[in-house]
Amino acid sequence: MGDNGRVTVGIVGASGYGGVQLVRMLCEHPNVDLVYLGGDSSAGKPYGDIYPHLAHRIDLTVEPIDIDTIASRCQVVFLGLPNGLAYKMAPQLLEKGCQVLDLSADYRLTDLNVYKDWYGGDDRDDRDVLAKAVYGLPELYRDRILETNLIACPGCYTTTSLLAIAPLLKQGLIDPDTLIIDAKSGTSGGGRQGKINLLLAEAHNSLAAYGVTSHRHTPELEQVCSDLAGHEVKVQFTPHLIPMVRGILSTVYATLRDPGLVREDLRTIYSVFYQNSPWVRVLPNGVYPQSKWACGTNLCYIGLEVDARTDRVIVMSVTDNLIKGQAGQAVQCLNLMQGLDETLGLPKLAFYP
Ligand SMILES: NC(=O)C1=CN([C@@H]2O[C@H](COP(=O)(O)OP(=O)(O)OC[C@H]3O[C@@H](n4cnc5c(N)ncnc54)[C@H](OP(=O)(O)O)[C@@H]3O)[C@@H](O)[C@H]2O)C=CC1
Ligand SMILES: CC(=O)N[C@@H](CCC(=O)OP(=O)(O)O)C(=O)O
Repeated sequence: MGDNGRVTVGIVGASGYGGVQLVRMLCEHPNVDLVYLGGDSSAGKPYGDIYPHLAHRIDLTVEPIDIDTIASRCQVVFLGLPNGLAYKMAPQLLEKGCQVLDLSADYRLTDLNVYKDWYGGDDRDDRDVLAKAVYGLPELYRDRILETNLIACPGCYTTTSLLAIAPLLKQGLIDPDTLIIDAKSGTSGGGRQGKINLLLAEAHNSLAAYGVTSHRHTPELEQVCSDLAGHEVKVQFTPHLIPMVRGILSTVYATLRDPGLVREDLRTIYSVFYQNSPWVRVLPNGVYPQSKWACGTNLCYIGLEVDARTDRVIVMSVTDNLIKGQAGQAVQCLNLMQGLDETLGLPKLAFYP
C-alpha cells in the first residue's frame, strides 16, 4: 500500500464472472484505485460496453494482457482466468514486485505432481513459486496470508465445504474415514464461457450429480482436510448442478467419535472456532441455512444437527459461489495482505428476503 493509504489494483480476466464481481466490489473499496482491466477476446472494449449496468461507475477499457504494463501500474493483481494460465503469468508479476491473488486452481495444490494429475500442465516446473503460495481461506490460514505475496484462492465448493468441516477435523471430533460431502451449486459456478450443461434449457427443471468420484476439487479438499486433521484424510465428494444462478449448499456427514455430543455442544464449539471470523455465521439450534441468505454477500452461514440414532453429525453450509466462493474471498485476502480490516469493501446484506 502507498503512503497515501491506497493501493493500485488490476484485474486480469475482468470480463468473467469473477472479474465483474471484483470490479463491483473494488470500485466501492475505500482504499483501492482500480487502474487496469485485462482480457483476451474482450480486449479493446470499454468495460461499460461489456457490462452496461456498470458504465456509470467505471471508465476503463479492457486491455490486452501485457506483464510490463500491468506491473508498471499495479501493486496488486487479481488473476481471474481459466485454470492453467496463472502459472504462466504470476512468476513474472511477482518478480516485478506485484502481489498476486489467483482465483484459479494453479497454486492451490502444494504438490505439483498432484496438480498435473488433475489439471495437466506437463510443461510446468515452477516449484519455487508454488512453495510461496498460501491457500487463501482466511478463517483457517489468516496468519500465513498476512505474510505472502501470492494467494491461491480456494474453489467455491472447497470454501463452502471446508468451513463446514474445519472445526470437526481440527478438534478430532469425527472419524475422518466417514466424511461425506454432498454439495450443490448454481450455474454461475461454471463461469461465463458457454458450456452446454449450463444453458437454461439444459439446467432448468433438472438436478443432477456430476464429477462423481472424480471432481477436481477432491484433491484440494483432501489436502486441506489432511492438514487440519494432522494425517491423511480421504474425502467422498459429490457435486450437483442445480437450476439456480448463484449459491452453493454443502451438506457434510460424518460419524462422531463421542456419541454423547449433542448439537448444543457442537454449536458452542463452532461459535468459539469462528469467534474472530466476521464472515462466518453459526446459526441457532434447529435453523438450517438457505443459499439465498448468502447471495450477493461474503458471508458463510452454517447450521448443525446431530442424529442420535446414527451418531452422525450433519453440517450444512451456504455461500455465494461468486463472492465468498471466489471474488469476495479474494478481496478479504487483499484486505489482510494490506493490513486492513478484513470486512472492508465487502457486501454484508443479501439480495433476497
Ligand atoms: N465461477 C465460480 O463460481 C468460480 C470460479 N473460480 C475460478 O476462477 C477463475 C475464473 O472463473 P470465472 O470468473 O467463472 O471465469 P469466466 O469464464 O467467467 O471468465 C474467464 C475470464 O478469463 C479470460 N480468458 C479466457 N481465456 C483466456 C486466455 N487464453 N487468455 C487470457 N484471458 C483469458 C476471459 O477473458 P475474455 O472474455 O477477454 O476472453 C474472461 O475474462 C477460474 O479459474 C475458475 O475456475 C473459482 C471459484 C468459483
Ligand atoms: C457449477 C460448476 O460447474 N462449478 C465448477 C466449480 C467452479 C470452481 O470453483 O472451479 P475451480 O476449482 O476450477 O476454480 C465446476 O464444477 O467445475
